[in-house]
Amino acid sequence: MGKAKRSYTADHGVRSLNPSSPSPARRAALAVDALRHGWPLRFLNEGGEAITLLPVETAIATDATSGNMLISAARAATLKLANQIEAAVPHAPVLIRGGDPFSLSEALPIADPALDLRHPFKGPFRAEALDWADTAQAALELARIAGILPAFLVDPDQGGEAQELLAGDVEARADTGLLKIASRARLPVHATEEAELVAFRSTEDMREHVALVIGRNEGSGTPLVRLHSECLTGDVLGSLKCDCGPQLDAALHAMAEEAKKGGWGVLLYMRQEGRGIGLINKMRAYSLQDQGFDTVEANQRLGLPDEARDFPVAARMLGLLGVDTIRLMTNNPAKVDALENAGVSVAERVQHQLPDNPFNARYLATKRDKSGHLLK
Ligand SMILES: Nc1nc2c(ncn2[C@@H]2O[C@H](COP(=O)(O)OP(=O)(O)OP(=O)(O)O)[C@@H](O)[C@H]2O)c(=O)[nH]1
Ligand SMILES: [Zn+2]
Repeated sequence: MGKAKRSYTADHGVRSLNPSSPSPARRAALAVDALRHGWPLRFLNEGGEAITLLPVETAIATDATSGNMLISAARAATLKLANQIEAAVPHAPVLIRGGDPFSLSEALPIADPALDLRHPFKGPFRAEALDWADTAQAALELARIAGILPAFLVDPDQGGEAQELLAGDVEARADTGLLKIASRARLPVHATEEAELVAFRSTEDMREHVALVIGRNEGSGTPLVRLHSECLTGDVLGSLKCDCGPQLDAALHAMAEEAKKGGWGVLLYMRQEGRGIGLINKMRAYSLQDQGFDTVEANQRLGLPDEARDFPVAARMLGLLGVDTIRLMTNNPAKVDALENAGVSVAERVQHQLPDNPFNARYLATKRDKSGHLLK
């Protein structure tokens, strides 16, 4: 691998963050917003050096070009550019260079493995040493949070006005203490008339999570809890590719039964689509699954973690509802561990397995064989 030669234009020269710049949390929020809008990010590192990264998927500066692209190790591996050690962490960053500068239209098929069948011939490229790995890792994580492809043009020409931040700002997003109950109202549902919807809001996160509380918490014991992650395809459209819809329905009915017996239940509906990679990246994963990859491989091929959910937020929601001990409906021991690590006591794991169908059998088998789900 050759050493990257970075040239700094006047715009990318040595400088430090403006002292009147917003707080780290605010810079991180503005960065996510910038990625959604297709604006570049300008990372300032401790040495005061700047690196500008333009998101390949959303960029609005259509004339932008760059000699270098930042992609995931997994993507680099499929382009035969990363060695096995790098590809062992599929969402680690890799810097690549082509013969000519990349335009955005050339960069997109390099970024998106779901386009490989339509764009089979790419390259040649070579990987270069990356001496700003923390910055690169932060950029890929922000892309994941923004729900876009983890790929950037590096120090592009004509990339447009950039949003400034530091690599460490990403960690400032982890503060779940800002989540509050915003509103609550009675919500009779199919499963039971005895339900209340509680909506949560955080100034740190645009996603509005909700909890459906079934029955009454009047010292009526440890609640039955289901942590359900949003699945638009399964929950709303009745997709057969996963088990989310039937699991949601069965959980609500189990809680309704519990309430009839004097107990109660809480359904946490977390707006963390696709286990935290977002709807559009999940659709890309589905497209890769149609090419033969399983659910874990598909996420990894996209350069995204196969589990990117934020469980401390769920713990915080339970805390705001006054719940510290639960009986958790899940087949996923990692979910139990994640909630325990976030301070929730899981008194019991309640099996939550629904019948499979020809379309989701492989998905469920992969959960069992690769993700450690306790499925029969
Ligand atoms: N990335 C990705 N996400 C998926 C896929 N299929 C379903 N999902 C998402 O997975 C989430 C549902 O996971 P859960 O039902 O909470 O499942 P779990 O944690 O694996 O285990 P259980 O609690 O046992 O159901 C939802 O956010 C879905 O959108 C897929 O193939 N790829
Ligand atoms: Zn689903």
